[in-house]
Amino acid sequence: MRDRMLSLTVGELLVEYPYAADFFQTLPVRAEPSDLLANFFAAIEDEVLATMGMERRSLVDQFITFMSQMEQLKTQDEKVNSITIMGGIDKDGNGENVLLTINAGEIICIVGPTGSGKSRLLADIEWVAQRDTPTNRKILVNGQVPDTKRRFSVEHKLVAQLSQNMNFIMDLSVEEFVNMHAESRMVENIAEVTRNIIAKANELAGEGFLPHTPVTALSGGQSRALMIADTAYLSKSPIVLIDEIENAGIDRQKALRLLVDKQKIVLMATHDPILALMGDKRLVIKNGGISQVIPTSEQERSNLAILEKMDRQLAAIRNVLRDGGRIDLSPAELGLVM
Ligand SMILES: Nc1ncnc2c1ncn2[C@@H]1O[C@H](COP(=O)(O)OP(=O)(O)OP(=O)(O)O)[C@@H](O)[C@H]1O
Repeated sequence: MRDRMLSLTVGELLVEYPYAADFFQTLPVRAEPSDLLANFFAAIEDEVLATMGMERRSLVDQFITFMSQMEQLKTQDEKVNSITIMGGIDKDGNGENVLLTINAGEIICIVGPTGSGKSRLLADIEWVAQRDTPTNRKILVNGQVPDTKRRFSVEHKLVAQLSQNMNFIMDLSVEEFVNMHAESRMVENIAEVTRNIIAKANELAGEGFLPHTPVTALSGGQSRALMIADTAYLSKSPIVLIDEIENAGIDRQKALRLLVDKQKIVLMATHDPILALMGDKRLVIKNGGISQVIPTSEQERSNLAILEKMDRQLAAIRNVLRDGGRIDLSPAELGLVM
């Protein structure tokens, strides 16, 4: 951003970013529209800088910070209320006949056999496909094609991907890691946000961890929980794509609720029946195309409660076996639902 800004003229800058005028108004020197920004800053006399109590370098830094904060505010204003998937073609070229709008705060699950195209659909959304991927799908944001700046901006990503695992390469404590992340997101109340994220991650993770636990010492479930809490609180991306939350001992229902509470659009590809039924709707993918859009029914939701009970029983048995125990009891004695 810095190099690009400094290579513009003041006139070009003001056309593209009209709010930059506010910055120039605070300076005791006049900027001419034809001045190249780099030259304008270089030409400010030392005495003028002295009266401002500032070094040249930090004046330029202040300018860049001002611009990036304004850009960030601007993008936040353009809230994403919905995305729309306009159908393309399946692997045989047959039309999908789908027009689906997903609103903020909704969870959509993506189900289908291995290799059917679930990850491809997530990738189309991440790319905000415009009939330029193998599926020929088109994705709209708030009912419109997003402008190129929004589509390809790295700083203001529309989409956060929760990938399968989080590989920590630095040996920081959990608190240092979250703090660093909060700082880079320019949040104001860093200490409070950090405390919240760690508390939430602890709620989601089966076994707790402390702020001073090194991130490299977290278990799979704990690091997953930390990543979800971090995405919920710190990611400005309004759309969260999840390629399977593995059953690594985290409270998946709470995790999804946390993301949805933050008014994010959540799309999750999964092979897990419990996760598949947690969504408001599920998309069934067959041969590369969306073949059905099924809203989760009341009956399915009440069946979900039973599936969750079964899941807890299975988890209990898993723990018994893990601890070297035996389960040679009758199903009734084990308290199993039959
Ligand atoms: N409509 C389509 N047209 C052409 N190729 C497609 C289409 N949909 C998916 N594919 C391709 O099919 C392959 C398998 O798709 P993908 O990896 O998305 O499957 P998946 O359902 O996520 O599988 P898994 O459950 O194993 O993760 C990929 O190479 C993908 O690009």
